[in-house]
Amino acid sequence: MKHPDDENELFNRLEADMAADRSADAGADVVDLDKARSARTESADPSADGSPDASADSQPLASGNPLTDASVDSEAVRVDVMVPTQSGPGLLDRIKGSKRLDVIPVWMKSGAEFKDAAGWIAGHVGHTVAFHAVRVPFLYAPKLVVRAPRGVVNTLGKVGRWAVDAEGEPLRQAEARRENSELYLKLSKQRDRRVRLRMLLTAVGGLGSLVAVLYLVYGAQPLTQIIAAAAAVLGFGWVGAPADAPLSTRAVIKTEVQKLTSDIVVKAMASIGIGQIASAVAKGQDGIKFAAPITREGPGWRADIDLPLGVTVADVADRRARLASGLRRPLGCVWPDADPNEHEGRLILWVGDRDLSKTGNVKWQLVNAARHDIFKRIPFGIDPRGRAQSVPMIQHNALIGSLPGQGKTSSVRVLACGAALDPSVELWLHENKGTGDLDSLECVSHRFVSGIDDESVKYAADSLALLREEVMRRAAAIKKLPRDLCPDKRVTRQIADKRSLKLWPLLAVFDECQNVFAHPKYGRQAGEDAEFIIKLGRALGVMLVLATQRPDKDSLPTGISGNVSIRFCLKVAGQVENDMILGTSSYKNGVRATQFRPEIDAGNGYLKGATTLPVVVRTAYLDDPATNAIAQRALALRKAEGTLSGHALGEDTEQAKGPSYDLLADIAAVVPESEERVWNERIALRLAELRPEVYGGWKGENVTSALKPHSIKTRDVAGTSDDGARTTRRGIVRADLTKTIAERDKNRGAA
Ligand SMILES: Nc1ncnc2c1ncn2[C@@H]1O[C@H](COP(=O)(O)OP(=O)(O)OP(=O)(O)O)[C@@H](O)[C@H]1O
Repeated sequence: MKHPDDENELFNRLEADMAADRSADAGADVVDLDKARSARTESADPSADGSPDASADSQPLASGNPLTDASVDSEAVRVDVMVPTQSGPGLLDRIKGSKRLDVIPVWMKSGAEFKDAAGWIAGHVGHTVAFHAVRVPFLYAPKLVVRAPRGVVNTLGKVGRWAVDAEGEPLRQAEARRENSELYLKLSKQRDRRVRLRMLLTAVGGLGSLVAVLYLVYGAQPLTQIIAAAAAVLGFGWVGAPADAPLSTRAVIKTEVQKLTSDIVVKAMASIGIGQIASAVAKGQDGIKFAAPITREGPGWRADIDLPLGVTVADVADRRARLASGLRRPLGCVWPDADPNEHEGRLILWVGDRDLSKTGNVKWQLVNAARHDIFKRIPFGIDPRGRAQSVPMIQHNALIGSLPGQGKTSSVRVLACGAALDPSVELWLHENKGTGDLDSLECVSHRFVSGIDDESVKYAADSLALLREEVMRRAAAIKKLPRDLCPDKRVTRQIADKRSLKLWPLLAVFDECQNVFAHPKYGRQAGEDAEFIIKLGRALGVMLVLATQRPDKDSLPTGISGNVSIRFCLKVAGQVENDMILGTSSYKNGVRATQFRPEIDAGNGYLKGATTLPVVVRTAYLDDPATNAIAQRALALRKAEGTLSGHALGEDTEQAKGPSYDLLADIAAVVPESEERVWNERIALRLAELRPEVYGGWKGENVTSALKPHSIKTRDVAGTSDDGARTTRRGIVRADLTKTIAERDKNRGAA
């Protein structure tokens, strides 16, 4: 195993420091031309990296350098000062910058992990006990009975040999053969003494045993007889067992996994087709450096590796299948990962004992929880290293995508159940596949639909229109809140709990949302509404969860895919779908959900936005009975707190009034053509007059943010205030408004 040698490094540094001092005294070194040329030739080695040093060859020579005159043959030579003038951070800085490892292992600090480990051990012991208990009457007892007579014979034989000192016989025979009469006589005398004593003891013991047996047979209580017989069968059966046939079989067979060693890793890394590593290994070097010893982490091995200069973790992630082959492990065991606290070339290679897809169903942490707080993260699943992964939901929108049957609905269920366990959350569930995957949660939903027909799609589109109105209502409501109650102008737990404000969290799920957004009649408006909600609803407690099996431009408007903050991508077919769900350039950066295997990897996907770096997660799995149980608990919570509403109460929830108001048209109506430029605060006042139920309480800022999704820019507009003063305030140009309306109408016409 290779480790960085700190002491050597320190020594080298000191030497470099001293050399630098010397060179400073003596002035700049004169560089030997031959050496410089040979260094240049060496750097032409194709295996050499393209580091800045190498490219320095082509740099112009520094004037005033003694080399300038010597290099008349115009060959470029190195101009670097040959000794470092600065030796990098000192010892103290390096100590300060070093990473401290945990004093107490994480599993001991985390209650959940500790409970998990303890539960696993208890399960293991329980299984072993049950396994053997079942076999005692049917297998172990009969075996002991059969082996007991042989055990009696073995025992008598051993006693007999002991009594006649059989173990000394070979020695005596050897001395007799060597005709060493003196030693032979000594040994014979010793044997006679021993045999006399042992015979006596054997006779006494035999007699005692006979008396005991006679007593047990004729005089003892039946219980004593049974115990004695059982003990005798157990004892003699045990002694009578052949050496190659143990009494019991193993309850658990350990899957022996080869230990991950540095040699295995070096060989595997050399085989994945990265030139720098392969050529270094061919020269007898390692190519990679180990930043820490290879250790056990969770159910696998972890190697912290520094890749060669210029090689990134994405380069390795691209070649994951080759790496798995090089390590001789299944693909689902090999997980190259970046270290967010280190440089781009630091690779954390985690090699699991078991394929992630063979982990079985991951238990959801909240499966038995009494309730949950939506302002905390919702447990989502585990990563390949077995660490729990969760998703923040409040102030976020989530987009989930994959090929059919890869686990979208299952992951949607986990998020919906997490929200359902908070009784303050209003749930709007739309499942536009029509298979009833979310039916269990209907009893707690404010709005609910399951279906693929036009009516169901319209219902979902109506929901988006209603949500858009709700976002606008909330924006005005939150604006009116006093600053001390709402300093950040966003919904907090405290605000959500004030029911009179009607600002409780609202989670709307649209499963198979492609059926809504790609609908010829309702799709376009639904897309615009969703985009509006995603952009403005976050801070106002309105969250969308969208799941699609068709992540393309028509079924998933770019305004949506570009603005969601949490992304979960299970198996997809290609780069385009990958980047639609995970964001532009994800594929290029090595975040590739194309690597998952169809069906085998159902439930495994890349989660982005919930952690610093994208992470592979196997989602927790909730089957129907588990989802039902959670829904019933959520229902009881809502009943107790009086938060059940809408569909769950059997009430006909309002249908969207359709475009009963149209913001752009309303603004056009209140800003006359003669008014080329107008302040937003004036628009707000006029809108409030026009439709107080929608725009009541609006200020200039509400107009600004409501116009943002329509790409109408707010700018400084000069004007005269009500008291006659000339001043500049935020406003719009009417021409921008009319242009946007014209474009929109044209697009609608085209649809
Ligand atoms: N987290 C998981 N753990 C284990 N198995 C899972 C997991 N998620 C999904 N599966 C398996 O994949 C199957 C399909 O899951 P699901 O219905 O969620 O897929 P989907 O992507 O929503 O499919 P469709 O696009 O057809 O609606 C499930 O029945 C289950 O067997």
